Amino acid sequence: MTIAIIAHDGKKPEMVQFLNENKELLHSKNIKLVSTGTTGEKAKRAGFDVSPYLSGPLGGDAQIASDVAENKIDIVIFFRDPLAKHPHEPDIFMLMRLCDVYNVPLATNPATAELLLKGI
Ligand SMILES: O=C(CO)COP(=O)(O)O
Repeated sequence: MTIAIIAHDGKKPEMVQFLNENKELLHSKNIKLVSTGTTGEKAKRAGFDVSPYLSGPLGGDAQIASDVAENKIDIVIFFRDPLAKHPHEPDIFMLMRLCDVYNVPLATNPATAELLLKGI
């Protein structure tokens, strides 16, 4: 199972906390993590094995969206910062749209992500 993890800057601490709280599960069950660039670096520093794509504003969201369209991702965990502006907003919407097009579970906050992981 492949899980994409993405967090905007204001949500990166929450992402690291979420990963740590679910460490046991995320290190087991054949789970592969992919991420946008900076999120991936933070996750790596926290001890997770992650394959990072480009940073979000430089095309990382678009790369993950492409993987979603190609059926390479099973779950997207995307902690968006609703209080910040993002220059790559079209890419963010594209990623969320493609999750809906391809019926890929998408969690945009820790509470939903927690429920999703419980369903694995
Ligand atoms: O911008 C992002 C998602 O839209 C996240 O990108 P980074 O993980 O590279 O910061």
